[in-house]
Amino acid sequence: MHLETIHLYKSFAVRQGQLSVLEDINLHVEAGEFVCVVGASGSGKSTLLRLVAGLDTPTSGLITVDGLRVIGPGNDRGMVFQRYTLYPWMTVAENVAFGLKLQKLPKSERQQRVAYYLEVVGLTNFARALPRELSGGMQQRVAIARSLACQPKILLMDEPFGALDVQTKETMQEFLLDLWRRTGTTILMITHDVEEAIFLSQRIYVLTARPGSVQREVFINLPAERTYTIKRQALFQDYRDEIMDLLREKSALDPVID
Ligand SMILES: Nc1ncnc2c1ncn2[C@@H]1O[C@H](COP(=O)(O)OP(=O)(O)OP(=O)(O)O)[C@@H](O)[C@H]1O
Repeated sequence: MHLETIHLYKSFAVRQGQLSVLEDINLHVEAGEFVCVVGASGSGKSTLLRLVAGLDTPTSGLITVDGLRVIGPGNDRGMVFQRYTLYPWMTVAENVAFGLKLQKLPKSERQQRVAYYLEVVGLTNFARALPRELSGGMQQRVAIARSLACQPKILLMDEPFGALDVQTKETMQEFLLDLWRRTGTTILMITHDVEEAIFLSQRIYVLTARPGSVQREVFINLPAERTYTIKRQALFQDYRDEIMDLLREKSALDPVID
């Protein structure tokens, strides 16, 4: 698996003309990596992920997965959004099976995969529950299982824990890190939460304020086995200060005018 964006630009037509949102984004994600993109609000993070997902098209530039140009959504890329996107009238198991049905997988294989991925996210006992019977964190675990069940080459996550309370968020971060280690899934995640990015990833792309461009690539040299206590370590704090300073510096220089 090799994902790459090459000289990626995106602008939107607005009343006043063209709004440039992303400028010359060059990034890559390799098999098994956990990479985060952080940036201030409005720096174009969601736009970037939507382009990679194929939900929108770049103004110019190129996105490739294993050398093939992205021209739309595909099973090679799974997406997890901030808001719960489960179908409320379907059980947990039916939600996880949804994409597999679309792929026309035989029933026996569907059942096997649903059972396996519910186990992976620790929700086997909730297979028959409806989404409204689950907490926010559990619903996000179902959404993750639903994406993983399609066995994408890469999981794209758009602020997946942004709507959760602080405690649930911490639990989910530990859960996701553990899942990543156990399954070897490749993950590209966007977040505005700098600590979350450092805690989870191996590499971070820091965007400038709008129009977003890559300001710096930060390699996170923390042990792969991380628990929450790592946040108290000096190295963690150094990364946090470095990235926070970058974000502050740029937003002071380039105020976002709406
Ligand atoms: N379809 C669209 N038409 C016009 N402008 C858009 C469109 N989509 C996004 N934008 C603008 O692009 C800019 C970047 O939006 P985007 O949602 O990608 O930022 P973000 O970094 O994800 O922000 P946040 O962290 O607040 O979610 C914003 O100014 C937004 O108003």
